[in-house]
Amino acid sequence: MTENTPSTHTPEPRQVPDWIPAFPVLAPDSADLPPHHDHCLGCGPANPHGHQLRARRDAHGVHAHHRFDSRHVGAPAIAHGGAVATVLDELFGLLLYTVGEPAVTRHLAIDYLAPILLDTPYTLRAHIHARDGRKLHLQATIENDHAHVITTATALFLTVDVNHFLTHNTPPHTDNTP
Ligand SMILES: CCCCCCCC(=O)SCCNC(=O)CCNC(=O)[C@H](O)C(C)(C)COP(=O)(O)OP(=O)(O)OC[C@H]1O[C@@H](n2cnc3c(N)ncnc32)[C@H](O)[C@@H]1OP(=O)(O)O
Repeated sequence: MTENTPSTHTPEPRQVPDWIPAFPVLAPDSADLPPHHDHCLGCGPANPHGHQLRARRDAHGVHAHHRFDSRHVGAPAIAHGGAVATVLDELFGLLLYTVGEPAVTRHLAIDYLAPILLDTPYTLRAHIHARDGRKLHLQATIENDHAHVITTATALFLTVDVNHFLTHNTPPHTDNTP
């Protein structure tokens, strides 16, 4: 078939990926939150390149304890700002378990107040600042072990229905070979 020959192939109807039904579950208080799916860059336990973030629901929103490691190095001994952004975006994504509706990042803003060091424990917290229809205004912090806030983040997430994932995505890529 040449490039200009119309395809006679009828695409299979899009199936709802297995991971979608798990997502809108409203997590109970104090619950450890499940990963979005096994290979999610932020929280998937089966992604060797990922952050494997684990978060728990609390009275204000969610929190997590996390260490960046040598995979996330930017300047020597310091976590790359993009890696920090990934983890904060993920924490917001896990905060959605307190909303019970899927949503996606439309805007993410981060203030890096001090370097985040590798192999050092940090506490991350996120909460919903306000909701206006589909617009979720979210806030997060990263604290060091002296409870000093060294990073702050705000995000706008917009709720979407399942068609967002069917329209824009095939099921999650699970081949982690470099
Ligand atoms: C399953 C979850 C996994 C979570 C993983 C972690 C989170 C992620 O990384 S998600 C992946 C990254 N994000 C994406 O891929 C999203 C890409 N963007 C999109 O698909 C679309 O822009 C989408 C769906 C977010 C919104 O599209 P659409 O519905 O057309 O929005 P749009 O009409 O432009 O805006 C909606 C409203 O938000 C407002 N708005 C948009 N941007 C902004 C902004 N930066 N500030 C303030 N308001 C804004 C608009 O003015 C509009 O307001 P109103 O309804 O009052 O008129």
